[in-house]
Formats: sequence, structure tokens, C-alpha cells
Amino acid sequence: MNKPRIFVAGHKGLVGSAIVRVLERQGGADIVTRSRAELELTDQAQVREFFRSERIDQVYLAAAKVGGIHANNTYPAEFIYDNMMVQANVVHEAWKSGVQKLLFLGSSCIYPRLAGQPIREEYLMSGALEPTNEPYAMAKIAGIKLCESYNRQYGTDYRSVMPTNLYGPGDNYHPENSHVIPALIRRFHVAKVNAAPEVVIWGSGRPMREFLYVDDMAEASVHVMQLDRETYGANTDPMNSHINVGTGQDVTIAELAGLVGKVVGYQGSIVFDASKPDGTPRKLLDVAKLRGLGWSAKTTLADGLGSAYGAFRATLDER
Ligand SMILES: NC(=O)C1=CN([C@@H]2O[C@H](COP(=O)(O)OP(=O)(O)OC[C@H]3O[C@@H](n4cnc5c(N)ncnc54)[C@H](OP(=O)(O)O)[C@@H]3O)[C@@H](O)[C@H]2O)C=CC1
Ligand SMILES: C[C@H]1O[C@H](OP(=O)(O)OP(=O)(O)OC[C@H]2O[C@@H](n3cnc4c(=O)[nH]c(N)nc43)[C@H](O)[C@@H]2O)[C@@H](O)[C@@H](O)C1=O
Repeated sequence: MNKPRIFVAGHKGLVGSAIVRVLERQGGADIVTRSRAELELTDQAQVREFFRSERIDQVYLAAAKVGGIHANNTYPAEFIYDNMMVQANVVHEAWKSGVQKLLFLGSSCIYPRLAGQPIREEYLMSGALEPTNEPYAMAKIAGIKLCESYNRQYGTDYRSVMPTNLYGPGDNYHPENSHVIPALIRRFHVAKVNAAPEVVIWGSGRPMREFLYVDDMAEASVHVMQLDRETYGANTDPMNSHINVGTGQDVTIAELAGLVGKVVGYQGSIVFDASKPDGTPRKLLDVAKLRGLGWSAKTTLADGLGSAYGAFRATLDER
């Protein structure tokens, strides 16, 4: 019996690398990966050639143009173009080559800026999006509809999960373009090493965010992908098929800053730069659908931050 050949697109990234770890631990599959230099996913001809030459059975689509609030607000054209091209190429060429199962990773930013909390899957497109990441959100909404449309017209089994904010080993620590947790881990660490008197946090500190450790996200992704089609179909609406993935708990950015400072061992003070955007005031996901499908997050924020900081320090030791 041939092992299934599973393509993990974006395998070097935060989520992609965690998905590879889960699949390797499970065993029983041939995991296919390509670096961006080997396969530029915005290039339709390269993606077509890849799927034509490789016998791929399943795809985890964890490749995307990703970044925090500043990056989204600064590079809107790249966020909408790159993500629409990557998902359109991968979904279309996967279908053309006969790939039956695919998992698309969207984002919690697809929901209206002022959606009711916690946010249920059916709140999609019920109001205006958050301006700081609207292009990225539009691309992700299109990705969900792309999968649903191929399922309806061609009978594919392409599934979508909507992660909340993620963090953990393999994160992007870019000083400007990263998400809040890697940004604060780096900033508090540098402040501790330099005995700086204060650390600046962007915005008011009042927004609330839900944070899921990336290894939990990878477990949830494999869990959803491996649900049999009947179970998945019985619990999702083909026209509203995405599934939220989160912890069901959130904290203010000010509380998060305090937690990161404690984990890093920083003794100075925290100040807030109100000139920076807050973004969506809150985006806590309702995770009842996924819980009903047999999965819940395991890693607490305190434990996750400790592991993430350890992974960050390990990258410094490697230099
Ligand atoms: N991180 C988070 O907080 C959240 C992430 N998500 C979603 O999860 C998924 C994974 O995100 P995450 O792991 O954080 O992102 P990362 O940026 O860590 O990883 C993305 C990976 O995709 C690759 N990639 C990007 N564009 C291309 C391209 N055009 N061709 C080939 N490879 C490409 C990158 O390669 P390279 O580095 O060489 O460019 C990188 O290895 C994405 O769909 C994202 O939208 C959703 C919600 C929250
Ligand atoms: C996953 C999600 O991620 C993004 O949305 P976001 O959650 O707003 O992103 P963020 O993590 O960058 O910020 C969260 C909050 O934290 C505050 N904040 C404080 N200090 C820093 C700081 O130093 N860096 C950053 N990045 N934020 C900071 C910041 O002001 C904001 O209030 C989009 O990509 C969106 O499309 C998306 O999918």
C-alpha cells in the first residue's frame, strides 16, 4: 500500500514547520516540501509543473504572505496580491492534478471589526472589516470561497481553518513586520540585556487578543484534515465551511506585555505609544464547532510564552 504523499506548502514557516513535526511524529506519509526558491507559489506555471510532475494526494496550504499590524498596514498590495495568487494557483493546480484533500489556512481577521464576541463562523461578511488588514482579510475570504466553490462544482474535499493569533518556535521576529508576541519577546529580551529603563508597547494596550501556541494549531490542522468526510460534512455548511481554531480565552495587550516581561525576566517599566494603531478592538473566536469535532487547545499562554522565549534564545545561540 503506497503511503499518501502530502505536500506542506510553507513548510519552513511558523505553522508549516509545526505541521511537518506533527506529520513526522505520526509517520505513515511521504511529506513533500519545496522552498520558495524551488517553487514560487505566485507563479502559476511553476505550480502547474510541480503538481503535474509530483503525485500529490493531500495539501496543507500554510504558505502565505503573513505579518503583523504594521506590515499589513504598510504593504496592502503585496498582502492581497501574493495571497490571492498563492491560494488560486495551489487550489486550482491541486484540483487539476486530482488532489482530493486540501487544508486552507485563513485567519481570524476575516471577521467584521466589530463582530459579536466570541465570534461564530456564521458572522463572516456580516459587517465592515478592520482597515489595517482588510486586503489580507479579503484574500483569505476569497480562499475560503475558492475551496467551497471547487467542492461544490468538482466534488473536491478542500477544507478551511481560521486560526486566531499564533506564536511559538519558528516565528518571525522582524522588529517592524512581526506579530505582537515575537515582537515583544525580542524587545523585552534586548531591554533586559541592555538594562534599558523602559519598554515601549504599540497602541493603547487596551485591545484584546487570543493567542494559540503553534504546536496546538498544527495538531488542530491535522485533526481537521483527518476527519472522515462524513463527519466533516455533517458538521459544516458547504456554503460556510470554515472552522475557527483558538483557545477560547483572550487577554489585553497590556496584560500580554506584563506576561512577556515576566517570562523574559525584565525588571523595568512598560510605556505605551499611542501613535501606533490598535487594530481590531477584540477578536475572540467561538471554538464550539471544533470542540464538537473533538479538539481543544492544550497549551496555556504562560507555558507557551516560556517555550517561545526558549526557542527565541536558541536562535540567538545559533548565530
Ligand atoms: N502567524 C499568525 O499569527 C497567523 C497565521 N495565519 C495563517 O497561517 C498560515 C501560516 O502562517 P505563518 O506560518 O505564521 O507564516 P510564515 O510567514 O511563518 O510562513 C509562511 C511560509 O510560506 C512561504 N511563502 C510565502 N509566500 C510564498 C510564495 N509566494 N511562494 C512560496 N512560499 C511562500 C514563506 O517562505 P519565505 O519565508 O521564504 O517567504 C514561509 O516559509 C498563513 O496562511 C497565515 O495567513 C493565520 C492567523 C494567524
Ligand atoms: C493574526 C492577525 O495579526 C494581525 O492582526 P493583529 O492581531 O492586530 O496583529 P499584531 O499581532 O501585529 O497586533 C496585535 C496588537 O498588539 C499591539 N502591539 C503592541 N506592541 C506591538 C508590537 O511591538 N508589534 C506588533 N506587531 N503589535 C504590537 C498592536 O498594536 C495590536 O493592537 C494581522 O496580520 C491580521 O491580519 C491577523 O491575521
